[in-house]
Amino acid sequence: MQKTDDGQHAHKKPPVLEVRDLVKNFGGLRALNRCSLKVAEGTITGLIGPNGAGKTTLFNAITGFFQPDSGRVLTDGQDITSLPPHGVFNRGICRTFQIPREHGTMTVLENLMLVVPDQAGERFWNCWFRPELVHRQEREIRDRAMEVLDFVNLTHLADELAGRLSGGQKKLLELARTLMAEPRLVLLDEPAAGVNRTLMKRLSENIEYLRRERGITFLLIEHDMDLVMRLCDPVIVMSEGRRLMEGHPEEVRNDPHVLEAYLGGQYGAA
Ligand SMILES: Nc1ncnc2c1ncn2[C@@H]1O[C@H](COP(=O)(O)OP(=O)(O)OP(=O)(O)O)[C@@H](O)[C@H]1O
Repeated sequence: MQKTDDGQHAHKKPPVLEVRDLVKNFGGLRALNRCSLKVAEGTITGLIGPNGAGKTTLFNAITGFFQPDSGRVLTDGQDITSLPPHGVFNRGICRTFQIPREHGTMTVLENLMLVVPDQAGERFWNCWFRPELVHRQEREIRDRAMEVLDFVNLTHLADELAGRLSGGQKKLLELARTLMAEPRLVLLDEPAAGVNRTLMKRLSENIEYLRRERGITFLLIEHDMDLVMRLCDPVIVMSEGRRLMEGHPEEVRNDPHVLEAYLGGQYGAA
């Protein structure tokens, strides 16, 4: 228990995300091996580790894409382990994928407008009986989508088919899609992969801005160590399905166990 300014005891706020003893097996392979970690509100937490350490599997277990074999996932102290992906999304936890999942035959703007849950237009009786409500909501969603596009500098591509964007632009679109949902926690899977330096700079500035100005918390998997060292604090290192260590970027960089984990996995950390 923490003491408040007036000397009263107050309960410590639970972390925005907590993973307790998660286990996930794929046949004989244990991808998550009693993995436990916490993500504090308002941080940009980095998640690094050699290939196959279980990072993406952890994201899948947190966001309801895989059910873990055991263990728990909590947000603000509440159990969300058995929620399906849309249930986790409705709790304000959004994610992007290593390989962007845009709808290639729809425009950039339409991709964003799709994200908002519970659109009145989706219920067919609203279209028949309350068309003015549907139109108003659609206008509001469109305005919001244009604002988000402006934020990620994709306004000039609003009417372009999403499938025609460059790799870096698709990553920005992924971030934009999460922002449409007004998330509390965003999980980013390798945001820098395949992104050129200029777009990468913009992406990391956007992430920093969203944390500072909107209080959004980020957990991001990344192999680009320059980016992790610049953007993330703390950094959590995963190895063989569990948390190996956690610390400030400098601590992690200089920890011999981390180097060993990477060399053991035959991949360099940089
Ligand atoms: N759907 C699946 N079916 C079978 N095995 C899987 C599946 N998903 C992941 N694995 C295995 O689980 C282990 C952890 O994989 P995961 O993708 O989570 O690692 P990672 O740390 O994200 O790696 P990378 O940095 O290469 O993306 C790997 O051995 C992988 O082959």
